Amino acid sequence: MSKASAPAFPAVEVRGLSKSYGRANVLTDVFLNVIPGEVYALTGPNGAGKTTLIRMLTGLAFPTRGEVRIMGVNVHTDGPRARALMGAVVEAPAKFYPQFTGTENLKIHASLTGAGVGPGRISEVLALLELTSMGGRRVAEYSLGQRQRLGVASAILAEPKVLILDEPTSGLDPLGIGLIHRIVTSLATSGCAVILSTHHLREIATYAHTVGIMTGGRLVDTVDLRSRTSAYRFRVDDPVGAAALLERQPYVRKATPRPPYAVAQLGAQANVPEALRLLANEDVAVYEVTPDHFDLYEYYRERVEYA
Ligand SMILES: Nc1ncnc2c1ncn2[C@@H]1O[C@H](COP(=O)(O)OP(=O)(O)OP(=O)(O)O)[C@@H](O)[C@H]1O
Repeated sequence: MSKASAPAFPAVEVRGLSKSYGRANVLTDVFLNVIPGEVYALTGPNGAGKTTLIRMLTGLAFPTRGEVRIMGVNVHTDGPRARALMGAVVEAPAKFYPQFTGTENLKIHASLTGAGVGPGRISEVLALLELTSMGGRRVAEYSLGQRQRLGVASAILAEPKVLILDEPTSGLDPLGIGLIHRIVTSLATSGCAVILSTHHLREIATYAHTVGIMTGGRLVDTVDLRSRTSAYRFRVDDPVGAAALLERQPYVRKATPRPPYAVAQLGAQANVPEALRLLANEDVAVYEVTPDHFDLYEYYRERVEYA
């Protein structure tokens, strides 16, 4: 997020969430916010607590301490109202009645949730998930990936304000993964807050806005990917001096020397010529300027290894 962006009302608010099973603490003091239109990815090694956290977010499990609010509604004290605002797939693939067709299952889901689902909506979500030709077939005949996609169809059926997905792309082929990316991105663009768990870091880096890294039941880091994408490295004769100069500019969020480069997080690509003019005016020789691609996988590896 930029320095100038206005604070938005959080769609998902997690405050001091902890969970113990007997003497084992599986979640410890987790705080996080997800705003409307944001895609928040939770990641971390096996057993880090992602599914436990997601189960708490959806009200499927109760915390030992702390609270979760969806659009301001407490999930654990006002469950039905909170659940009416969210769509979720937890423990994918979602459970369906195998003897009924995909369309029938979605009708059952719509009637159970009590949310208003218009007559054309079921065909619409089946088409979105590329399941139109499967809609009339019994779910027992669906492949794992098709059931996975039907799960996402049921989660978005009632046009939720918050979408919660536990490993939505596991078991999907590359085209299925691309499809889920497009759907998540388009929902977020229309204002839905999305929180999902994943192990696919390079894939998530292309469309998540924020990544929360969990280890040992704690949220150990939150990475704002939007600020990372506007970093540029300038190969210069004086990286320390250039970084100090850049750091003082209003359009530079942060600048650090990384010899032979000065690396600067700029507000936008449009600021590159301005930065070049500044360095030229101050007699800094610039040999090249390139985007400084953030490697989420490398960052994660270091963060988890040294957590
Ligand atoms: N019902 C339970 N009783 C006791 N311990 C549990 C229970 N459910 C989960 N745990 C423990 O909580 C920890 C976190 O599990 P969780 O499934 O949330 O991890 P995860 O990050 O989703 O892992 P993965 O990446 O393997 O899906 C694990 O050590 C697990 O053994």
